Amino acid sequence: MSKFIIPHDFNINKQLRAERNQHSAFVLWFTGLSGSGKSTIANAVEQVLFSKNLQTYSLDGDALRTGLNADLDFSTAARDENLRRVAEVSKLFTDAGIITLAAFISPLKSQRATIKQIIGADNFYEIFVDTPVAVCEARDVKGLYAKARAGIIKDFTGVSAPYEAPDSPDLVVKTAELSLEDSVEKVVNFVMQKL
Ligand SMILES: Nc1ncnc2c1ncn2[C@@H]1O[C@H](COP(=O)(O)OS(=O)(=O)O)[C@@H](OP(=O)(O)O)[C@H]1O
Ligand SMILES: Nc1ncnc2c1ncn2[C@@H]1O[C@H](COP(=O)(O)OP(=O)(O)O)[C@@H](O)[C@H]1O
Repeated sequence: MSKFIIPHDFNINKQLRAERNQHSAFVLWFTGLSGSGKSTIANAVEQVLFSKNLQTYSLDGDALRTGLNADLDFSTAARDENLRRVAEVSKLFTDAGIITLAAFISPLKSQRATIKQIIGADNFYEIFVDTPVAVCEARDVKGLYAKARAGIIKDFTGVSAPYEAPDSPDLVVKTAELSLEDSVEKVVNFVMQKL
């Protein structure tokens, strides 16, 4: 970053937005394998929060990769950049007073440490959607595991690229053991304690 960039101090800040919204804002960061349930849970949790008149927005891997991050593939360097950008966007959303639900595989511990550092530890909750690869593969929602096994997709997380489970996530959701309703309830209960 150039040392000649000096940010302007804006008077309408996160605190004022929180007072107007009557709730704080933070990022719920869902990490887990493809097909683990990140998007499904985030979507359902957002619906519940929205119905409670909370300010929310969802950011999702597939959606951002067709727009802002359309130039990035699935190499480690490109995933690093994908996640760095999403973390910066998430930070802007929380500054805007919005509870932000981010659903990204975010496979490496180093990536998630960077995300937490960008967003700020006080505004970041890591939710591990802990679903075994065998279960994700049996679901194969988008047919991607079959393509990865066939070698059609390279560097596929859980098959031919690594996934490092979080050491101390703020919340764990085991979707192979919990129904969708119970998974959503677990996250919503967590969020309601943080408002
Ligand atoms: N090689 C490879 N590995 C993993 N995933 C792949 C790959 N190629 C395409 N896809 C599709 O891209 C979605 C994951 O994008 P993310 O931005 O969440 O990935 S990452 O956090 O940068 O690792 C992921 O979406 P989800 O299934 O919702 O996780 C896949 O649909
Ligand atoms: N407890 C659960 N929580 C979330 N999804 C579940 C659960 N049980 C089964 N599923 C199914 O698993 C799939 C998860 O897909 P998706 O949400 O697209 O995963 P991801 O966003 O992690 O790639 C969906 O078909 C969903 O219906």
